[in-house]
Amino acid sequence: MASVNAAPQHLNFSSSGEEDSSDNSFDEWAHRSVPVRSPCQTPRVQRHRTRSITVSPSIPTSPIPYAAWKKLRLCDSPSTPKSLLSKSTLPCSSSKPCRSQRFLRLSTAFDRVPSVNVNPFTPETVRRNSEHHKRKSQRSDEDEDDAQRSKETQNSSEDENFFLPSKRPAVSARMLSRYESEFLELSCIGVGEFGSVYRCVKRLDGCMYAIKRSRRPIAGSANEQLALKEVYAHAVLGHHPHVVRYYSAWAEDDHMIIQNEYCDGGSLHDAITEKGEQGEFFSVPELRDLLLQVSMGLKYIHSLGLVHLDIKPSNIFICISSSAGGEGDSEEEDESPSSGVVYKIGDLGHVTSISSPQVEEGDSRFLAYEVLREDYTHLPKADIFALGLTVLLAAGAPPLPQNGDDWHSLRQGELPSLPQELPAPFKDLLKTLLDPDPTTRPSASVLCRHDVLRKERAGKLAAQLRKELNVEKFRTAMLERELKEARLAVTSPQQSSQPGSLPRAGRKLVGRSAARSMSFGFPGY
Ligand SMILES: Nc1ncnc2c1ncn2[C@@H]1O[C@H](COP(=O)(O)OP(=O)(O)OP(=O)(O)O)[C@@H](O)[C@H]1O
Ligand SMILES: [Mg+2]
Repeated sequence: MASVNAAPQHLNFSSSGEEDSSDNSFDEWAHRSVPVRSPCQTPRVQRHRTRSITVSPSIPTSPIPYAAWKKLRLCDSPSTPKSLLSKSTLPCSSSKPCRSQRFLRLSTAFDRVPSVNVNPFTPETVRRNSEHHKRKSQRSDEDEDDAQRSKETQNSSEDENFFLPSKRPAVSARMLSRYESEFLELSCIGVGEFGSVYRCVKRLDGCMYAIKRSRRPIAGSANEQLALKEVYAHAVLGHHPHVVRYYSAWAEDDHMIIQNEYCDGGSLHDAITEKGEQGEFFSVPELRDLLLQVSMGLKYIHSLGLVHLDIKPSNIFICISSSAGGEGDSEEEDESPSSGVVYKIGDLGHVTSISSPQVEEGDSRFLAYEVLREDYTHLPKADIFALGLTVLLAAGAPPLPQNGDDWHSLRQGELPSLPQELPAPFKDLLKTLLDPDPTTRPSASVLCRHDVLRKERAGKLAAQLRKELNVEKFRTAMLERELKEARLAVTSPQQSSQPGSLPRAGRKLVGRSAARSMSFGFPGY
């Protein structure tokens, strides 16, 4: 089996790479509705609440050992703990209203929602506190104990605690969760080996996102490497219509969280299962479209010197909404997909570089034989092999073996039995994708240009050419008729003066209808 030779890497997120959106999140906190909780949701809130963090100006303490805390460096983003802590400990010196002043609005909600912290340094809170203390000191004339407390308070008027609400909430763990403050979780949409994925709406922009959260704590584990790989890969792969779009990533509560584009059609695995339950499978045009689109995504990944290494139906996501196509960046991406859906490669947790691979094998059912033998000289072709098997599953192939004789026979170029007859050229193409010799398998780039996959495009082109040819024929016929009329006019000039007859001498005879002949809105052509 292949080994993991990852160089030691550590989580080090100095910034999430996203603009500050914390202000609005604060506002929403004050008025937040209770999030819809899905059955597969992990008990994050409880976990957060068990934390008891003492505010320190320099080093926030928590049950996470300081070394781990420092390693995670969660805190530099505007909406992550460090900034929140510093906001709660630093008074506003500027005359310009600062964020913590905006936080004021929460003070009215504070009465209703006790879980929201109140910044003790805002003018509003200071005023409220001093009024509170005044009332208390008035009462103190009648109550000896109160008098004593009031005295103590006055004596410590320079102490920052003077400003704190009488029932000072802890630096709530809830406040530490960027996930909870920025997103409203709607449902759990998938659970994989590495993480659970949630459909969330971002409070700030109101858009839907898929948020993947690692299932297990990541610090120091092999999961950390996987998590980092996925984030690194997403960050490098940027925008492509056939690769799931990445927005942000951060570590929280020792779990990696990745904010990705939400694909509203679920995974290809879901689609295959759904069809299978109704005794259906992908049609040949759908299969061609699937192969072409994923090849485009792979071509892009490979062109950046990377390989996916975990291509399979559950890692290909589907977008159904019309805007899903996004911007194209090459000749192939100009066209809208024939099936009306957009396939996107996701789950970049196994991505590695072609030139210096650190191979973490993907699903064994889709593993090319040479990768099993630790021959990494043709890694992009391992993606092609997995893509071939993916398309065969969509075509109705039975579930793939994880090992054994059937596993080996698939790697000797034998196609599994299918419930539908595929056209010979398409079947032959799929065979080449599974060729035991990786060098014989077509590259993603070749697949993108392959005639078998471009057939529909060629069909569209032929239809367009036919239409243009008809228009040209019509124009030629018109010109011939006019020429004939002109000749007639020359031979019998007296007819030209009669109404409805041919043009008078001196009038432009040939080509006078050029303007008209440029317009081709003729019905039937
Ligand atoms: N962006 C997304 N849009 C829609 N659904 C998604 C998205 N990302 C993930 N999912 C769903 O969640 C499932 C698990 O996601 P993903 O494959 O990223 O997790 P994983 O833990 O890395 O999986 P694996 O078991 O393959 O390692 C997917 O199969 C899919 O159903
Ligand atoms: Mg996956």
